[in-house]
Amino acid sequence: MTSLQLSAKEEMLETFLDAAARGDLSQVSTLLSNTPSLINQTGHSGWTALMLAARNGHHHVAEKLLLFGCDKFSVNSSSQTAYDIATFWGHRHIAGLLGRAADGCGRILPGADLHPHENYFSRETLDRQSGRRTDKVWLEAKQSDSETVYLLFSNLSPMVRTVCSGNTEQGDMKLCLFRFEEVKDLLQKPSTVTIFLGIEKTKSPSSSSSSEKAESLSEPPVWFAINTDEDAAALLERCREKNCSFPRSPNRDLLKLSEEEAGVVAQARSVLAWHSRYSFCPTCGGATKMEEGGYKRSCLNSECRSLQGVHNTCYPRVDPVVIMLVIHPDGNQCLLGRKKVFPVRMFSCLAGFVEPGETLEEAVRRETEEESGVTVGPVQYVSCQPWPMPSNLMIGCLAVAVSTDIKVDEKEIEEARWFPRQQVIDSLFRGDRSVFVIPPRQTIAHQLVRHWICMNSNL
Ligand SMILES: NC(=O)c1ccc[n+]([C@@H]2O[C@H](COP(=O)([O-])OP(=O)(O)OC[C@H]3O[C@@H](n4cnc5c(N)ncnc54)[C@H](O)[C@@H]3O)[C@@H](O)[C@H]2O)c1
Ligand SMILES: [Mg+2]
Ligand SMILES: [Mg+2]
Ligand SMILES: [Mg+2]
Ligand SMILES: [Zn+2]
Repeated sequence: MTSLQLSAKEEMLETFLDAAARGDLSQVSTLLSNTPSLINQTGHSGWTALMLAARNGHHHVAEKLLLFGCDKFSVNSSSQTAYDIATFWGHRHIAGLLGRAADGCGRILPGADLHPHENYFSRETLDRQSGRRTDKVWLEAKQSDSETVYLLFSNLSPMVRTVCSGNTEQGDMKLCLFRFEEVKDLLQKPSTVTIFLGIEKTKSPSSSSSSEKAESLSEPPVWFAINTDEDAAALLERCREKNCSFPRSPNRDLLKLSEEEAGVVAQARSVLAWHSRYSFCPTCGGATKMEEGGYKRSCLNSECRSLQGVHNTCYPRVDPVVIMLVIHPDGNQCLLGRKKVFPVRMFSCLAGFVEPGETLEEAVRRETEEESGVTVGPVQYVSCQPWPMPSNLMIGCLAVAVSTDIKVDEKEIEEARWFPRQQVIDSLFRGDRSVFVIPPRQTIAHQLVRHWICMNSNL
C-alpha cells in the first residue's frame, strides 16, 4: 500500500468522524454504505464516530451507527464508552439509547437501567400550550368540557390515593382525577384558585391505528388544577376512590408518585404556591387579579408602576439553587454533608440558593466554601430538577476541589466528610447503610452521586 493510498484512507476516516461529530446524518450514512469498515475506527483523537455523536448530542447519528452494528462498548484513552460520554455531557436521550439494559449494558453500567438524568419531577406529560393562556373563551369552554381533568389541591397538597404498585416507576400514590361536574361548585367560589396546566400530549401519529387516528381528531383532554380552602375532610368525600388523602409532608410524600404524575404536580404545586404567597402586589401592596390561566397576576391599582412595561413581580417565581457533588483532587472521593434535620446517617450533596448577579459556577464555589471551607476549581453542569418545595430549580453540577481541609458552617451543616468511592458504591448499589445513607433516587443529589460513579464505572 502506498503512502498516498494510506492518507486517502485516513482522510476518508477523518471526514467520516467529522460528519458524525457535526451530526451530518446523510454523509455518515453514505460513507458507511460505501465503506462499512469505517464503523468502529478511531481517528487521531482515539474516539469512534459513536463517541463523537454522543459527545455532541446527535441522536439520529448515534441511532444510525447502532443500526449499522457499531460496537458501543469500545472505550477511548480515558476508558470512557460512548454511554459514559453522553451521560457526562448530559445528553440523556443518547444515554438512554446506549444504556438499554436488554443487551447487557446494565451489567457493565450499574445505572444504565434507570433513565439517566431524567430527574424525578421533570417528566413533561402535558403540553403547556402557553399560547392558549390568553384565550379566555377557549379556557372557559375547556373548563366545562366533560373530558377535562381536574386535580384538587388543599393547602397546596394534591388529593391522592394510596396504591401498592410494587413498581418504582408507577409509584405508591396516584393522583385523584376529577371531572367538571364533580368540582363545578368549587370553581364558583372566590377563594378557589384554578390554573390551566396544559393538554395531554398526543402519541406519535405513525404509531396509532386508523381508529386511534379518528379519535385524535378531537383535541386531547385539557388539565386544570384547583387549590381550595374548603374543609379537607369534606373534599375527600367527593372522591369515588378509597384510601384518599392530602399528604401532610410534601418533601417526603410527593416522592411516592409515578414519574408522569410527579411532573404534573411539580408544575401545578409551584404555580399554586405562588398564588397563595403573592396575593398582594409586591410593588404597591394593592389587590391583584389572576390572568392568563394562572400564569400572571396584575395589580388592580391603575396607578401602579407594575402596570407599565413587563415586571417579574407579575409572573410565577422560580428560585435557582445550585447542588454540587464536589470531587476530591485525587478523583476518588466526594464531599457530602449532613444537616441536623436529616435522618440518621444520611449525607447529601451541598446546595444553596443562587444569589442575584451571580453565575452558577460562582454560586457553586461560594456555597461550597461557605458550608465546608473547601475551595472549588472547575465546575461542570450535569442536569437539573424542578423541586416544587415550593418552586426551586435544582441545578446539578460536578465540581473539582482544589483544597481538601474541611471546616463546616455549623449554622447550616452538622458534618461534612470526604467519602471514598468504595463506600459510595457500597451505599448506592449494595444498600449498605453501616457507614452512611444516600438520599432516595428521586432526589437530584442521589442522581449526581450515581452519575459520578457511573462516569468512571469502567475505569
Ligand atoms: N432535590 C434535592 O436533592 C435537594 C437537595 C438539597 C437541597 N434541596 C433544596 O434546595 C434548597 C436550598 O438549599 P439550602 O437550604 O442548602 O440553601 P442555602 O445553603 O442557600 O441556605 C438556605 C438559607 O438561605 C437563605 N435564602 C436565600 N435565598 C432564599 C430563597 N430564595 N428561599 C429560601 N431561603 C433563601 C435562607 O436564610 C435559608 O435558610 C432547600 O430549600 C431544599 O429544598 C434539594
Ligand atoms: Mg446549603
Ligand atoms: Mg448555604
Ligand atoms: Mg445560601
Ligand atoms: Zn401594584
